[in-house]
Amino acid sequence: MRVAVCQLNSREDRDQNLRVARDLLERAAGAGAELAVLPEYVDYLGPGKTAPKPESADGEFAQFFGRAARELGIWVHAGSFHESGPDDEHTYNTSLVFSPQGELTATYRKIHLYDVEIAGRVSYQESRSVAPGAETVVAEIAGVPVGLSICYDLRFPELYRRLAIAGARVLVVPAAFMMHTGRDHWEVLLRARAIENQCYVIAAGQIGDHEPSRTCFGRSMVIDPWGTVLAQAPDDITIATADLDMPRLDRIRAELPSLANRRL
Ligand SMILES: NC(=O)CCC(=O)C(=O)O
Repeated sequence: MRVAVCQLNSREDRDQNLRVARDLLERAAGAGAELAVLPEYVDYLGPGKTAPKPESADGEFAQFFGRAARELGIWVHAGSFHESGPDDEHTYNTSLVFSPQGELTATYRKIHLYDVEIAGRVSYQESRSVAPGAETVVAEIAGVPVGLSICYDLRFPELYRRLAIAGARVLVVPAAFMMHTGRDHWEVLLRARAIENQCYVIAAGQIGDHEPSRTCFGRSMVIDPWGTVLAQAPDDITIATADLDMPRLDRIRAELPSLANRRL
């Protein structure tokens, strides 16, 4: 199964963000990818005060990516978008997955919200405007069980262990990881999740400056269950592809059965 990570620099112009996403999906399909994964907040990454009105999970955003999946004949994981939330003050940060027929086959709402204060570096309170999701999701993509997560979720290994126990063989991480934390933590955390859960990891990130206080790390990557980085995007708006080898995953799980040997 060939997969592509699509690395974007979403900003305030929603239509332009979607145009670039569509262009990258076309490149992914042209490169033979069966599944293309976009980053967190494909629709908008700009100041809160100019954010577009959130929409429902069957609104324009969903229709746009359902149509792209159908026209290109590939599975599309549409990163995440601002979904209407439980009240007027809060949205959900939501991922949608579309089949090559354009059907919405899975929905996941980010569980762990990015509330951090790193003096002089990062000040972010996601829970002020976003409500947390409550459900873990393993989606069937091209016959493969795929565990869904979003960005800051990456720091919570218990989520991924739960996904692996539920049968996930691939873990997907659309992200807008900060430059300040990304340069030290992004690859280490992704490789750890791959190794400890003996899963492929597909991680698509936002890259570059989005607003005065936010620069994203990029370095979208695909990692195998041994922890080897199979593909990494350069610091640009682009794609990277890799082939997932499921018999190799079975061999790793059989030879080093740490998932089967767990006692807790
Ligand atoms: N959008 C996010 O969840 C950011 C997470 C991040 O940068 C981190 O260090 O964790």
